[in-house]
Amino acid sequence: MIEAVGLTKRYGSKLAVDDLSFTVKPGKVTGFLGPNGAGKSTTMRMMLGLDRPTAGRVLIDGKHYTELKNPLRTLGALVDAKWVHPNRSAHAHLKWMARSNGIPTKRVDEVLDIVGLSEVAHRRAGGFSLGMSQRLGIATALLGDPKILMFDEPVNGLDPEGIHWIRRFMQRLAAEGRTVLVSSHLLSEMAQTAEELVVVGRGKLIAQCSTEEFVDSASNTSVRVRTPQAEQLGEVLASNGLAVARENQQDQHTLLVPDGGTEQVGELAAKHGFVLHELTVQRGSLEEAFMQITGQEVEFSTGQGNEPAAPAAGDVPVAAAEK
Ligand SMILES: Nc1ncnc2c1ncn2[C@@H]1O[C@H](COP(=O)(O)OP(=O)(O)OP(=O)(O)O)[C@@H](O)[C@H]1O
Repeated sequence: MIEAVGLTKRYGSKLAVDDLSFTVKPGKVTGFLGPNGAGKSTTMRMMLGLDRPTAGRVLIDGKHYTELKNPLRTLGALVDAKWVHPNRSAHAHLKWMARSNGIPTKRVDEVLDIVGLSEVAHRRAGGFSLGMSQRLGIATALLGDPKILMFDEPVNGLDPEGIHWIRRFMQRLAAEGRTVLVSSHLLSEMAQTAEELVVVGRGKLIAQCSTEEFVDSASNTSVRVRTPQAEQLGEVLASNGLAVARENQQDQHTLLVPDGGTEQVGELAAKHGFVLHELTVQRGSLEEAFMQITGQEVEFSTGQGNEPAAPAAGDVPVAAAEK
């Protein structure tokens, strides 16, 4: 378990982390989200004892990082995948890390196997692709078989296969009962990976809840109904007190009912003998919810408002702010 209590970090006049309290529990992947400059990296650095809090504390299984006897056995972290001597092989790098942390070197082959790098174990890490480097970073985090894992932007720059692999892998680690905290800018990826969220803005906690609760609390859910008799159905729904909108001007057959349930819309349609070709719940996305909730919390706005960019099919990086 990771527990932050009143965690605060000031750099001169800049309050990077402001009285942050949250808990990351085992057994689930927890996403750590926030616009640029929200304080995620600073918080993660304090978890790893790389930065000292101005006030408050962050505890790793009840202890400060510097009090852990064998830190790698308690908390494994992927912070910078390229942090490897380029002329060292993956195997040599892991062996050196294992030795300097009192971990038996036989664990090196195990973790190389877990992350799928056994075949390239003796190649220079400097020649690794980004995906391979990420895997090596994850192997390093796993060396001490820690109960707690922390990944800072693990899927940045990876291709879809690499992203899929990391997602499945993090979920597996959580299913084994480990605590898994992961920060990412790729919100639709986070929506698929993280069951729980800790959301920060301007160093403060904005939300700690399940991903589903977060999305439901801030984005619009509506019923989408497609029928060749859209106009007549629309009249029936309206006369039953439901707000009805067309999905778009071109499509004459699809209606959106923001406050309705599928049961109510389906039963009214059946009662009046309308043929339905579709009756679905349309949920908002994590992007929509994130932009709505954190829109006011970006450090430097682009000046174009903080409304979401046009809905995209894939991942949308949170680019509403710049450092
Ligand atoms: N060493 C430092 N000295 C001064 N200010 C800093 C330092 N490190 C971070 N900051 C400032 O603290 C704030 C939080 O930065 P941090 O990097 O933790 O945010 P972040 O949420 O990780 O952002 P990003 O998503 O862009 O990486 C920012 O305003 C940043 O400019």
